[in-house]
Amino acid sequence: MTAFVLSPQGARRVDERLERAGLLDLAMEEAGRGVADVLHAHYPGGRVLLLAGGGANGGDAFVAARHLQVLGRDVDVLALPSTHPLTRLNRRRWRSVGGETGLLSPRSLRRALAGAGVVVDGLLGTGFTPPVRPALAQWLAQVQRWREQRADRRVVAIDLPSGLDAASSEVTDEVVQADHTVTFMGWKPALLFGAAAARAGQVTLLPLRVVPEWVQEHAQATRPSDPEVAALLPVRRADAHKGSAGRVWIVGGHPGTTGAAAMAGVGALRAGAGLVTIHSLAEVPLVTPELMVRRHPDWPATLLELGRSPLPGALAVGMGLGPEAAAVARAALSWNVPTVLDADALQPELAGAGHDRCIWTPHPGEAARLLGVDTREVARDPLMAARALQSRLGGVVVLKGGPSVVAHPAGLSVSRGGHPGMASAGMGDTLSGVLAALLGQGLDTPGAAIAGVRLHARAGERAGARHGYGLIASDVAGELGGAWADLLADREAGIQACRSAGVMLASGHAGPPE
Ligand SMILES: NC(=O)C1=CN([C@@H]2O[C@H](COP(=O)(O)OP(=O)(O)OC[C@H]3O[C@@H](n4cnc5c(N)ncnc54)[C@H](O)[C@@H]3O)[C@@H](O)[C@H]2O)[C@@H](O)CC1
Repeated sequence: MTAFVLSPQGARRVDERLERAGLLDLAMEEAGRGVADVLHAHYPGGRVLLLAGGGANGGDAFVAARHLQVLGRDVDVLALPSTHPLTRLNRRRWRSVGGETGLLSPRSLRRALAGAGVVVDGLLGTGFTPPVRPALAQWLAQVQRWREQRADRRVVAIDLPSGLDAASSEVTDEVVQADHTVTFMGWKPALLFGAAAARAGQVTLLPLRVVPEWVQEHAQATRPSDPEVAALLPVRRADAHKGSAGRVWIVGGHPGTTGAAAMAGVGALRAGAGLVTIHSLAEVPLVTPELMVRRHPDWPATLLELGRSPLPGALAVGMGLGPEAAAVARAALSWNVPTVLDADALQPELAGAGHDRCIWTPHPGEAARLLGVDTREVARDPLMAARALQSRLGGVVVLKGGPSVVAHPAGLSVSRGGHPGMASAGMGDTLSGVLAALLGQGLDTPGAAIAGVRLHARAGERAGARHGYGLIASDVAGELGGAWADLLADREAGIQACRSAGVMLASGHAGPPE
């Protein structure tokens, strides 16, 4: 199923609606019980110490304590005073089943930690506003030291590790390092990006059965599952031929950087394009004989002329294109065919020159240049950066990263998967080829971006399993066919899931070009 990304503001809105409907108690019960079940399944041994803060995050901890006791676990609870009605109610319920609650203090914490095997961090959730107050910072540091002292000690965070700003990828020293985070309703942005995501450890998302449509309504982004992505991919008829599988041009390559164009070409071929031609300024290495190469020593003049010949189904522009990139990209955009813009073609002066069928593919550094901001600002909130870029550039934006964000006119989508070995040269060039290939096979712009990013990441996972951190872009290209087959195996399940949930990922596949 599609998972959703919920900003802290979105979570608050759902919270308010649940409260108005009298359903918050039910949601907290489900959340706390889910924490207990996940904890018990993953960490079956050791005494459990639950730390309950004053807000609803602490209320979840009291519910979890009750259910852990039912599961036969030895449980201690230390809590801060609370004025939150449901947290107080669940504290009373805990007491009514014989549970005791100590007041959280440096001394009580030291004593309880000495006997604990697992700590449940229910101190701060989405209601936290940075910075952490000094008293709390001191307790969080105590928990950190306890965890670091022995390898078998575990921290399970409720909703998100305490001290983490749910909206940001950045961390401060106070943020608890969790082994596992059980989050509710939707992914908080901090659980997806950068150093913040690394503090969460393994993440289990509990969607909660209480009114999922409110979560969808207030979501900041979607996170489609593999079957749903697979539903976007085209399926060929038995009589398919190279003309019906899409004709792609790769416009890139300058003396010294022709490899970039070659990798994009291979990416396009391996993502199913029927015919791929590289138009380059310099001689492109013959990486595979299936690629056609046309050299334009006097471009951009001959390239402009190219616009008068039969145009391809899609093109990718910019990979290793060099100083002429903006002029060439402008000419290519005037042809008005589905176009991927990458690398040297990602020039601020092209804002406003694009059209609806463009996919712009910046990495955070390029995104920062396009937006006129610091790279750190982009990295802190990739969702906001992708949204801002899409408003500025139009079409669809793929903000590359682990994970990548796709911003399209109807919303934001965050990709799944990938492999850390993909942090290597040429990976983006390969992706550009993949995206152009999918556009050439008739996918609409958002559909090509969402499916292409996942296909590329899946190929990266396959290549990573073989080559680890030593994987190179060509390995990923080599796994694209296998990745496609993996995704297609789930296609029917995805179509059914989209229909029954009424979820539109993107309008998807318009059918192969005739
Ligand atoms: N959104 C929903 O509908 C649901 C939310 N649930 C839980 O509710 C949580 C949010 O609850 P709340 O909004 O009550 O907020 P939290 O419980 O996350 O935090 C509020 C508490 O943190 C303290 N606090 C805030 N900033 C601080 C700082 N800088 N230093 C020290 N203390 C600080 C406040 O004084 C207050 O006691 C979620 O994270 C989740 O765990 C669950 O019960 C399931 C349903």
